[in-house]
Amino acid sequence: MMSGGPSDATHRKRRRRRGPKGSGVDGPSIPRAVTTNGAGPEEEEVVEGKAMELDAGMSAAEVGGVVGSHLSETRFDQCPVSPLSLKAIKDAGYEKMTQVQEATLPIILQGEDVLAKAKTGTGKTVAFLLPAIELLSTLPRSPSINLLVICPTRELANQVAAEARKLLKYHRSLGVQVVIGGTKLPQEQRSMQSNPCQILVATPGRLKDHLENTPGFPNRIKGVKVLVLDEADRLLDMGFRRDIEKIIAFIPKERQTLLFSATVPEEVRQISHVAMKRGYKFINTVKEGDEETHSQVSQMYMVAPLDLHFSILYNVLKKHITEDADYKVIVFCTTAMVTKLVAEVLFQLKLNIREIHSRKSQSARTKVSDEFRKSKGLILVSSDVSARGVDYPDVTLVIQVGLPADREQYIHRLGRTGRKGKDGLGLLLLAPWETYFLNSVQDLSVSQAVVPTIDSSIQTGVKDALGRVETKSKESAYQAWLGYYNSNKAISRDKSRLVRLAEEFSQSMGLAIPPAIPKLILRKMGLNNVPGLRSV
Ligand SMILES: Nc1ncnc2c1ncn2[C@@H]1O[C@H](COP(=O)(O)OP(=O)(O)OP(=O)(O)O)[C@@H](O)[C@H]1O
Repeated sequence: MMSGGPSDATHRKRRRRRGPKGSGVDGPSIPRAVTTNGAGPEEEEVVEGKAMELDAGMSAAEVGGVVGSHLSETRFDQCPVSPLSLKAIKDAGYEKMTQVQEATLPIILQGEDVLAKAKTGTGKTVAFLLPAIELLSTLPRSPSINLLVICPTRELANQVAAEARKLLKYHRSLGVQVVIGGTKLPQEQRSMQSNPCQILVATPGRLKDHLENTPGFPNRIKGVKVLVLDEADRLLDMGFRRDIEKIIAFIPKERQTLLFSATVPEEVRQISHVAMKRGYKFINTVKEGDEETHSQVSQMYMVAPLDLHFSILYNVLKKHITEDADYKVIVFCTTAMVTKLVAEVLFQLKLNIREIHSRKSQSARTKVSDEFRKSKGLILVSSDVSARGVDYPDVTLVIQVGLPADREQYIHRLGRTGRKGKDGLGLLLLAPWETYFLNSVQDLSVSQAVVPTIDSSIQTGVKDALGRVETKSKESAYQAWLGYYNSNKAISRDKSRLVRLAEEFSQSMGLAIPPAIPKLILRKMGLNNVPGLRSV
């Protein structure tokens, strides 16, 4: 077991394990479950035992275990958990606790604020729900909300609520409700009034709506005893931070706060006081020197000019489908409209695809998400709405096309495969000018794969498919692509280069000239009067 005082975690030299970059795994095939870091399991440090909880605040508690195993040796029935919860846990098929559950349960039950970091797919949801439910079950019945869970996406909120319902199976006096954007506010208001639940799972925007527009809601939320920020780093980054601060202002200070994520960058530790008491515990179940990604997931990257990306994507998918009849793939794209375009191209290529992103109606998103959860033999083309938290079992391959927003997003997207200790594959497809991103993941075992030879039938197939996709979709994708890369500091610094790259993207869709963009949008992007861009 490793231990250390406050400075230990930061000062101890990290044992970086680099992949054999440029090893050039041959052909388009992505080898399955290969340990790409060159370190055999015998080189891993096997750390026995339970979590060691250290100092408050900036300290780290680290636990380890058998490599690749997300489960601990502790059974739920060995813990101080109520018989009602135990019965539900048994029905759910859980017997042993995962590492993060074992590490955090006693500390949360003691009433501490906890910031917890644990790899993707290792049961963080149960880790915060179970002790919170234990606490709630001791409270007198009231119409107050006692547990508030905030999630960055609607899919994740629905999933957290589903897990809560499993655990509440025998707690007849406790209920859960979800409030998310994209659904009818009055409907949510009515159901809250007719059946006030003690547990509320919400996305930030909709929660703010209720605080401002639902009579009695601010009072109900004053009953919050436990606040959970799921995917804490995402919720505390600049995109959500102001909403979260506003929401927290409505919640009593005397509460317990739990922040969970697979990634906790240093900045998040520094600003976690936004939500947590001084003296909170930081529980890190990713042991020192270990990677934040799973060793049983093979990570590859491929570098090729943009005009080959559709063909490479098609080629890799076809090969994967041939090799694995139970294939289940997620293709992540940079923006909603680029996602739509890629989905349309792959659909034209007769692949079995579904599409999910923020421009789809919530009912369509829920339908696709439910279908993908249950299915095999399916490819989900997705924007970052599926990047975090969503638990689709048995995903065989995750492909990321173009730059991920940052290192954290790369890790979370990859984490849709290799869940619960299973094998998985990841491929990052970059253009040559995007390879600077690899610096930010150099401590992860990401190996270079050789670009496959694209035969003429693939090329022709892709060209024909692109020809059948509506021009409107291409125009929207071009505009979205430009917006996405323009918001990337490293790329937007040189505007004429940005315009050139956008033109390459436009050509890769088979367009002879880049589409014109409404003046207002160009102005919003700060790109008006940039030579090479056409406006309408
Ligand atoms: N003790 C357990 N034993 C077996 N399965 C479990 C256990 N706890 C949770 N699970 C299951 O493990 C899966 C992954 O859990 P969960 O989605 O909470 O992971 P996560 O760590 O939050 O992942 P992410 O970082 O991607 O959000 C779920 O299907 C969940 O039902």
